[in-house]
Amino acid sequence: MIEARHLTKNYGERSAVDRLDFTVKPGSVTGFLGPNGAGKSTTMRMIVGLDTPTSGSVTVNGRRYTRHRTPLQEVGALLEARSIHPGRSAFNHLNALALTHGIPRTRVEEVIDLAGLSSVAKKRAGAFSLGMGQRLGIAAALLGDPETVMLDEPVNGLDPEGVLWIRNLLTQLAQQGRTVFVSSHLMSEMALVADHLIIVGRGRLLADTTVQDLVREAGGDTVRVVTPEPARLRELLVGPGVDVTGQVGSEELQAAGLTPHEIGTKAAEHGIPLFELSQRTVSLRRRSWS
Ligand SMILES: Nc1ncnc2c1ncn2[C@@H]1O[C@H](COP(=O)(O)OP(=O)(O)OP(=O)(O)O)[C@@H](O)[C@H]1O
Repeated sequence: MIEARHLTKNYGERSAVDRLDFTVKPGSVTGFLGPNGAGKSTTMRMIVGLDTPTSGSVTVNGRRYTRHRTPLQEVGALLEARSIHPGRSAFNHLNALALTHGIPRTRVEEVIDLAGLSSVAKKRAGAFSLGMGQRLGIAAALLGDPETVMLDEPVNGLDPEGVLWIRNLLTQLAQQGRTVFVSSHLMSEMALVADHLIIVGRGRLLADTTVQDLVREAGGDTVRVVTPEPARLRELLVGPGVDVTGQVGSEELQAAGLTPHEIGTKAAEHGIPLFELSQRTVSLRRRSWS
């Protein structure tokens, strides 16, 4: 569980994070979404104590990160994938981390396998592609078998296979009951992996919602109906919780609050012909700030 309360970070006059309040709960994937410069990385750095809030606070499992005795076992974070000694092999990098945190060597081997790095584990990390470096960063984040996993733009630089791997991994981690917090500037990516969304812009909280609710609010789940008798059908359909709109002179109606099945049945009961009856769901897939 991550809890931010009035979390604020100013750099001089500029507010990178502005009074953010949010809670990231265990058992689901929470997407942290916003355009470049919205304050996502700064927020994540404050979560793991790499930056100090100007005001407000953020805790992980009820305590500030730096107050945890075994922070690596509490929160696994991928912030800057390239922060690896280039001359060290992937195995040695992970093993050094493990040795300094009381983590057994068997766990190093486990995460190398889990991150798909077995064939390159002995190679210098400096020669890794961006995608391999990203996998190594994720292996390091998972090393302590942490309850909370936080990844900053993890799909950056990954090939399609890697992207798919990340999606499955995030879902699995959430299914295991962990808190999964993952940032992206791509709505399309978040729509595929996140259950919950925290959306920020210019350091401020814009929305704290589920993907489902966001789609609904964006006008999703309406039904398009085409009939030669739109006025009569509209009168039959409208009621509490049902909204039917259409333009004068047009045979087309947009109905919200009813299923195509309910509309079709009502039309049939009153002998109203239908030329088209289709569910329209708004997709978030095309939205991005990139
Ligand atoms: N150390 C710093 N000194 C001054 N300004 C900073 C510093 N770090 C971040 N900023 C500024 O704070 C704002 C938020 O940056 P941040 O990196 O947190 O955003 P972001 O949402 O993670 O975007 P990106 O995906 O581009 O990293 C930006 O305007 C950035 O220029």
